[in-house]
Amino acid sequence: MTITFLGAGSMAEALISGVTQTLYEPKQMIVTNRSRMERLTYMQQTYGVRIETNKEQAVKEADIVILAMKPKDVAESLTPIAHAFHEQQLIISLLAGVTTDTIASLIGKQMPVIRAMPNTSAAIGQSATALAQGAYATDKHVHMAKELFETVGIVTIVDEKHLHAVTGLSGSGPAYVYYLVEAMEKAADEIGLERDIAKELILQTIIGAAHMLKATNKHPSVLRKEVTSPGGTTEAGIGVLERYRYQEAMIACIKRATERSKELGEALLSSVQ
Ligand SMILES: NC(=O)C1=CN([C@@H]2O[C@H](COP(=O)(O)OP(=O)(O)OC[C@H]3O[C@@H](n4cnc5c(N)ncnc54)[C@H](OP(=O)(O)O)[C@@H]3O)[C@@H](O)[C@H]2O)C=CC1
Ligand SMILES: O=C(O)[C@@H]1CCC=N1
Repeated sequence: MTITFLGAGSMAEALISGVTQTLYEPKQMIVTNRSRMERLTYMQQTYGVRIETNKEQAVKEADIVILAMKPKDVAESLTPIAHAFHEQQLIISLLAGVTTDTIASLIGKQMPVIRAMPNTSAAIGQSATALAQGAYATDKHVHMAKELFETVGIVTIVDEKHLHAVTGLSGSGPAYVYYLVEAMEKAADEIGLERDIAKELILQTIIGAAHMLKATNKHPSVLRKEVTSPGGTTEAGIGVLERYRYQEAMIACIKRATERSKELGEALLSSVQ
């Protein structure tokens, strides 16, 4: 089994880092990108993967081709090498917003395409990934993709129409948590805590809360109430979050990211028509 990555950015790296620690040998991976040779060298030195600057050759050798370029670059990437693909290969696309039909039509063949939306926590085997089956992909292809992504976290299968929502929620999701941590670190600074101590406390608070959600299966509002003593500190703090409409902001954030996923797909369609 040979897996070729077209694109060697942060998502490709997260996936390679996870997959090569589990299911596949680094030598089974071929990594190529647009032009940044130093990035390919880094990938080779860090993960032991094969690198290739001839994209046509990289595709010809593959059983699975993983599309890991930005949505705006996919047409420019696939069109010149479309002839190198054949229908026995499986394409797994990581691209936000881009449909499996668009990918098959860019290649001009009835290619089996699975659309995947992982997140960067794949790097440590903790991705939340959703998969959707394209028109020419069989259950066997879904199984292959599921097996691959299960090496880097949990996998759920959804209808392709839901992938925009998944992208806004869990594809982008880690960034929302990091943004919260950034704010907590700034606050810790302002209230006079030493940076290293604050960092450790914040990290364990996030880990502990995530584990509580999983282990107890209690609704988050119930867990929140358990922290909130009447007239206490949490109530005072949450009162400020409510005044800033924190939950509304979060809901609007996820809706906007979902909408952006749709826009990315539509922008590509109008540029290739
Ligand atoms: N980052 C994330 O958290 C997630 C990203 N995704 C999706 O993954 C994809 C990649 O995102 P990300 O890794 O963040 O992006 P990056 O910008 O980090 O990486 C993009 C990569 O694509 C390469 N590339 C550009 N043009 C071509 C081309 N014509 N042929 C081959 N490779 C090309 C770039 O090469 P070079 O450096 O040489 O220009 C670079 O290696 C996106 O489509 C995104 O929607 C999905 C889930 C989560
Ligand atoms: O920001 C993006 O467009 C990509 C898709 C999901 C996470 N990162």
